[in-house]
Amino acid sequence: MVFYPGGEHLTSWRLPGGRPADYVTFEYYEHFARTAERAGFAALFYADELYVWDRFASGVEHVANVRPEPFGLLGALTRSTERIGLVATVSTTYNEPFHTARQVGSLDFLSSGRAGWNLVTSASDEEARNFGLERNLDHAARYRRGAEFVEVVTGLWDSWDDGAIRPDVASGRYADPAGLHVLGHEGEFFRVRGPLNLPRPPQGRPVLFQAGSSEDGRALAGRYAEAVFVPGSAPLPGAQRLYEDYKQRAVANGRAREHLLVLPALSPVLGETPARALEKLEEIEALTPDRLSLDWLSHHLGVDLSDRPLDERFEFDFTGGSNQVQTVFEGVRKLMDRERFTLRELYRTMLRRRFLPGTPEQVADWMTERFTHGAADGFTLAFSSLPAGLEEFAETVVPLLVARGVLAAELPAATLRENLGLPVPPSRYR
Ligand SMILES: Cc1cc2nc3c(=O)[nH]c(=O)nc-3n(C[C@H](O)[C@H](O)[C@H](O)COP(=O)(O)O)c2cc1C
Repeated sequence: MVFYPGGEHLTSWRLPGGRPADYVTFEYYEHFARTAERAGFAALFYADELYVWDRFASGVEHVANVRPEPFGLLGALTRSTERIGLVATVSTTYNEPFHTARQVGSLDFLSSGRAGWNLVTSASDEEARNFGLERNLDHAARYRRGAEFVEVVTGLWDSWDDGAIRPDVASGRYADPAGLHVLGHEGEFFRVRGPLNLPRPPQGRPVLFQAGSSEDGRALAGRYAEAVFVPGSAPLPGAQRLYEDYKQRAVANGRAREHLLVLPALSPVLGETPARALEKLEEIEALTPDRLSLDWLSHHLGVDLSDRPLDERFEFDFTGGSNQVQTVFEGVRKLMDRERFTLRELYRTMLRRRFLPGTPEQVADWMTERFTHGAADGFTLAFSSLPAGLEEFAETVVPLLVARGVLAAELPAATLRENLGLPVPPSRYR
């Protein structure tokens, strides 16, 4: 389950039952984590970015921009939960791998093997400006840095052989020097000697999640990721092709196809009838000012569109490409290749297509079909409203999935790796 504090829609925080004043209180998150664990979710993935969305005034005025940083929060949640995986978002562009190896490795110890990290490359210039740069690294460089980052982090986790640290009070021998490995990494972006001041984590390596469907993003996933978040809105044949593409990339990198899990994003909007579900989605949309939706599209296309007419046919020159989230940029391009849109129709379509309105049965059918027809190994649930969307899903859709035998009634008390069916990777020095 993915969560932005207020929910998946730009203005989900305005929905009835929302608690926008509580986004920095621990109890708010503890309630989600416990509800998700009871419902049998394998992991709670905490989304994060390193900036306030203030390129446009509407972003500051209308978007819930505040949240705690992941490691303090997930560390505290290790005490409130027992089985659910805890996945922290880490920007490989604006972190150092030594810090990340310690943070994620420590979370793995504190949670007894439930840690994961979501590798993001950070897509906004606003983030660059918080770290001494005027502009973000270009897309390809971000992904090269991401790949090198993974090599360094996993290398640092292998610093100590299992069993090398075995304190013997009588002899005064704390560790066996033969079991220590100094990484000595020198690459394009990092020089890291190592070793890490932490033993090898309980899972060997905490589970690596990743999102990003650009060519560079898929290449990185095929090489390193163990679970990948992919857009979920494509019709079944497209979703199957995407699924197979990731599996083939894993195989091309000498990995087993089952060791890269493909988890399409799903944002259900549930109603007792299909009409009621659609009405609920429209209620959410009605809470989003047009200006904010327009600024959202401007952000993703990298051009301020505020002086363009909203209700005339919209034309856009895509040849300049994007240094932002390419998945969204390409999504707009493909949509406009197929159909004509006004600007208003375009942002409405883009913002709507990530949501699946339906009855609990329809949503369970959709999930079951994808799961059993080679399009998903699981799902990344991003709820349109919180906490209500999660509670409603747990009460209505989860029992249907359990009854159909596609979801276990309870999460076994095990590591995140075991719950996801992933093997423990051997140390690179073995
Ligand atoms: C389900 C999902 C969750 C994501 N969560 C985050 C996040 O928490 N922080 C972030 O900076 N980017 C997040 N992203 C964005 C991706 O990490 C990535 O930067 C983006 O998809 C752009 O990659 P691309 O240019 O390869 O398409 C998320 C993407 C998806 C699909």
